[in-house]
Amino acid sequence: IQALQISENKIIKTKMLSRACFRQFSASIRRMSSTNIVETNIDSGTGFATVTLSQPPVNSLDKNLLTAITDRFKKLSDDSSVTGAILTSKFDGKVFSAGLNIVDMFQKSDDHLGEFWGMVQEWYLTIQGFPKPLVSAINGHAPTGGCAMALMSDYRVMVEGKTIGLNETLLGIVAPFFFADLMIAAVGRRHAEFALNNGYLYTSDEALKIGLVDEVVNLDQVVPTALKILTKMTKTPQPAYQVCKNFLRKETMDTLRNDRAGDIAHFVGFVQQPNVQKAIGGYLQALKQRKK
Ligand SMILES: CCCC/C=C/CC(=O)SCCNC(=O)CCNC(=O)[C@H](O)C(C)(C)COP(=O)(O)OP(=O)(O)OC[C@H]1O[C@@H](n2cnc3c(N)ncnc32)[C@H](O)[C@@H]1OP(=O)(O)O
Repeated sequence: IQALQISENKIIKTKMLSRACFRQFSASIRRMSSTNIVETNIDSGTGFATVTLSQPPVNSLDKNLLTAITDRFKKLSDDSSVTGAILTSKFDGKVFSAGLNIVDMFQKSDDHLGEFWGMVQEWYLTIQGFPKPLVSAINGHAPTGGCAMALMSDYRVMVEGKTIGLNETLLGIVAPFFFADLMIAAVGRRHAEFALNNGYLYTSDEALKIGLVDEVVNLDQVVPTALKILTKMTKTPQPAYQVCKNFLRKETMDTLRNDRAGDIAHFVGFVQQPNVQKAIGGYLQALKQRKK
């Protein structure tokens, strides 16, 4: 009887232990209720959130993805258990983000364009205003809006052999002032003028040389390197980090905040010009043809 009692106690203890272990394990990585186009995992040990853009095929920023990213970053800002974040893409080795969805700018009504641009503004204001350290793990190409999104983070780790840049002029469109200011802040006015006027798309190594990205590494090192730097960055005490980041970024954000309607009107007026529509249509066609 005694032996039976001992083994029964052992079984109960083992069950309790394994339940505790399971609780501990599942608590260390928390999956936020994510949309499937923006997956988010939070490590409860470090408080680091990994936000993975997962909209096939190339994370082009349409209304759905813009809204999902914006909502996610607003939640992460408000979540006091989150200390910092990494932004990356599910399509590693291929594309970080193909930038704004071109289809949303082609043959659309003024209302559609206005709503789309309002979402672009909100996405920019939210990520650029994210109060905690944010590191981009750029694991694929990052043209146009993809580059802008990476520039909104506080540190950029990029995979070797891909491209990045604000190359809008090559499409016959012009990056908004708040994208241009992101580039100026990272690489200085001279490089930014050259990059934007000529729609220059930098290789990873070229981007490193001008300071557009901070590190270039092998694909399998992109996220670990980003995590390493995030660990260092989160050592800066809060609210010092957020106060400093905010005052350095405030001017351009305020310019936009103070005239969002004017900025939307400017975008709609520009994009609806027949020659701009023709250029966007031609570019879309060329993108499709590339495959053939
Ligand atoms: C005042 C006006 C301000 C406007 C500001 C605009 C800022 C922007 O962000 S404009 C966005 C411009 N984006 C680009 O120029 C990027 C275009 N895409 C690419 O260069 C490539 O797709 C890539 C290098 C990112 C990836 O190449 P990959 O070979 O892997 O994929 P693809 O076969 O080219 O593309 C797959 C699929 O996706 C479609 N697509 C690609 N990019 C976009 C996009 N930005 N918007 C909408 N759709 C896009 C592409 O056409 C293919 O579609 P199909 O499979 O249907 O052929």
